[in-house]
Amino acid sequence: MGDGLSRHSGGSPSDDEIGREQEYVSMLYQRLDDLREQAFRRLTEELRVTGGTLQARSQRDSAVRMYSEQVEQFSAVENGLCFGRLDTDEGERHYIGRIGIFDTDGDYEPLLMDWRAPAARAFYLATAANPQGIRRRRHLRTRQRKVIAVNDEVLDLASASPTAHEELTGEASLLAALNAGRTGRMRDIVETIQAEQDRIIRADLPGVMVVQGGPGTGKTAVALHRAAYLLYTHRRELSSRGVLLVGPNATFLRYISQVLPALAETGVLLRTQADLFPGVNARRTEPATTAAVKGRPVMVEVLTNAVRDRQRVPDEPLEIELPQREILLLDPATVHAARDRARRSGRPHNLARAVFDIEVIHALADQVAERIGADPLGGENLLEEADVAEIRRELGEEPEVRATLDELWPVLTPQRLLADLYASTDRIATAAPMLTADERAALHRTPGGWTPADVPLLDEAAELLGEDDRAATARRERIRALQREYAEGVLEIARGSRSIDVEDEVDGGEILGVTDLLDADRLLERQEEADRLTTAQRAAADRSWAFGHVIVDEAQELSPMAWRLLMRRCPSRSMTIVGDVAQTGALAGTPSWAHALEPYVADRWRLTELTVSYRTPTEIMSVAADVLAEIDPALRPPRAVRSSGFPPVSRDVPEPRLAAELVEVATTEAAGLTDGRLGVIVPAARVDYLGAAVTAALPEAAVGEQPDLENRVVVLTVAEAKGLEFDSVVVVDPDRIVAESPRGRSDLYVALTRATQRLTTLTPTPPPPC
Ligand SMILES: Nc1ncnc2c1ncn2[C@@H]1O[C@H](COP(=O)(O)OP(=O)(O)OP(=O)(O)O)[C@@H](O)[C@H]1O
Repeated sequence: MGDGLSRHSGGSPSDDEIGREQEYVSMLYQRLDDLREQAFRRLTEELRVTGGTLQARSQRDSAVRMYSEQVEQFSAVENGLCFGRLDTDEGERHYIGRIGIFDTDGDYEPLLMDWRAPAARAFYLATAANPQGIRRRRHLRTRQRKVIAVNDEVLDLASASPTAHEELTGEASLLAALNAGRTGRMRDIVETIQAEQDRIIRADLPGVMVVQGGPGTGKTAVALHRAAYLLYTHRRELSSRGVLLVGPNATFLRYISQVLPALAETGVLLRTQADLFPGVNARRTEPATTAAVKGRPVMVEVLTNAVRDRQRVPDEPLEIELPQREILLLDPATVHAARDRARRSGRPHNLARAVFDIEVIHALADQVAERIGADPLGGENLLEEADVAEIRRELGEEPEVRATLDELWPVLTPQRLLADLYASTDRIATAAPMLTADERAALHRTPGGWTPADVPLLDEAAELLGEDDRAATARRERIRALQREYAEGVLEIARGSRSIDVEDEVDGGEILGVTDLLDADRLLERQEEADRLTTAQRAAADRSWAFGHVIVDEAQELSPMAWRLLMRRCPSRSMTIVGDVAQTGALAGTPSWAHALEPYVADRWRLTELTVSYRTPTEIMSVAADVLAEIDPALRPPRAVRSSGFPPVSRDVPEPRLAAELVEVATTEAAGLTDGRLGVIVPAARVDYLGAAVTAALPEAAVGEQPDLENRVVVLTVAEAKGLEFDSVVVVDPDRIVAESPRGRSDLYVALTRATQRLTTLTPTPPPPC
């Protein structure tokens, strides 16, 4: 605080001034159209050409990828292309926008500077106390292609007039963004990034950085802009290794899904924990207590035991009948020795099977050799070493022998191992003697789908088992499916190009679109020949992919087992970890960052903090602060940046009237929204009942798994509301929310801090029995 920043609105710049800016902005849009058209043209030309050498095809494939990405990017930055201008002390002007545009006709001067370029940084950091050579910062507000307002800040200490929010940059534009109605989709903040956020966004790539901040401090926004910044600044490195962003649930990923494309970045892989094991779609649900058991580090030992349990030694000798009715005997001591040998090899289970096979087959071949090569005169065995080797080879191909080996040391997929473990109380008892009877009972279940907490266990199992041929085949199939999706995407972009008539120029009048000449299968074939995939495609299909950078949002929710998985995905330990330990809801979640990170990086991680809440107004923050103090009196809430002017309302309602009262409140709140959204947050146990009441009265309300946030009214649980926000929020039955989980107070804190404007709390009296 206290930079003494002067905020001249510059008076309000005249209409002439807006007119001059309009001219410039229109020129930029014209350039954008030219660039897009050029990329369309090149894309369609590349797609039409067939044949040629392998190298030519491969080059063409790269070109197709490049031009289709360009077309997408130029379309994505349409809104708010240019949003700022810096006037320097030397009298230069720099326009700042979503991408860089250069004067290719002239001397390649930048017409628009990418917000991530070093020279654009002053737009976010310059203050009157430290103007960084900037005389004036101008915010341009546009609607579609029209300039609708201009806000100036003159960075001049002499005329400084301290305000309540001296630390804010571009206050007018910031407050306009914060007070705008929500749409159910997160917007980017590129026009109004604040200084404390900018420092995190542009922090160095290497190392583990934790971003701790209370609700609404912009952690998610910062994480996404950091991804865009890192891809811009370290393009070469990160475009080959990829960036992974992990969020808490599918609804949240949809909520944030438009931010990176609007920043012209499409290469970041967005995933929930449930999607991090390729080929598994973990949508099954289970009690929070079961997920908590599965998240504990002791599960490594449980899985190790479960694998060892599948490496069997029979109690009695086994008979193996060969085709000529010859019977071989495999005694327990031989199997025991083979198992020891295989275990000592240090290889994962599936790869150690080869060692086991060799040992057993050697012993069986010795038996055969003993019989057929015995010297009737009692001398040495008559068979040569080559004969014995041939016997081993034949035995190795005998179905009966293979069946016995499969039984004693089966090749397993992670799914098989885990499904068999969960399905059998005996297997659980053997693998998990260190768990309590209740914990073991929690693991027991019938097969049929996977839960998010299973995903880190599948990944751990995959490490213990090693990859066999089946896993590699499954990966190839996943890659093919993704390639096909990509091929269709490219053709979709090309279809859009039909309005630009490049086709008839090439064909002398015959109007044939690219998509008439090439279908997704043929494009896919071409791609496969060249074996080219986007980084994100390859990474999505490959469990063992090592990302160049990993960003985790709502990271406080991750269990120790989930951290193990993520650390495997990021051996370079270049990570941005974003969260708030006061909001931890998962029982196996993170009580402290040191606790989560020390096993992997000791104390080599850095903590940064965000201290200002942009979402939650002062009125609501003071209600939430009371709950925060109950969680831990040492915790401080973030400072709210603005007041909404709406004091929160708290009502006691007789339990039998709760649903009716909720409907009334929701109807009134929804009617009061012009273009915003209403969130109704309810205890998990009452979501069906209360959700049905609200949807009966307000049919546009969304409720249920993955509700559509673009609906005007959404009814959801706290777990589903994580990371989201609404203009108005109704929190129903806060006591029950607290009672539903040992982390219930944190859940209530999350619920209370989802509103940008208005908060109503409905408390049933007497409370319903839990
Ligand atoms: N500099 C900014 N300019 C404009 N809006 C901002 C800025 N910083 C944050 N916001 C807005 O504030 C709201 C809260 O941001 P965000 O969701 O990133 O916070 P968070 O810290 O992740 O919250 P939570 O912990 O509750 O999930 C969003 O609407 C975001 O767009």
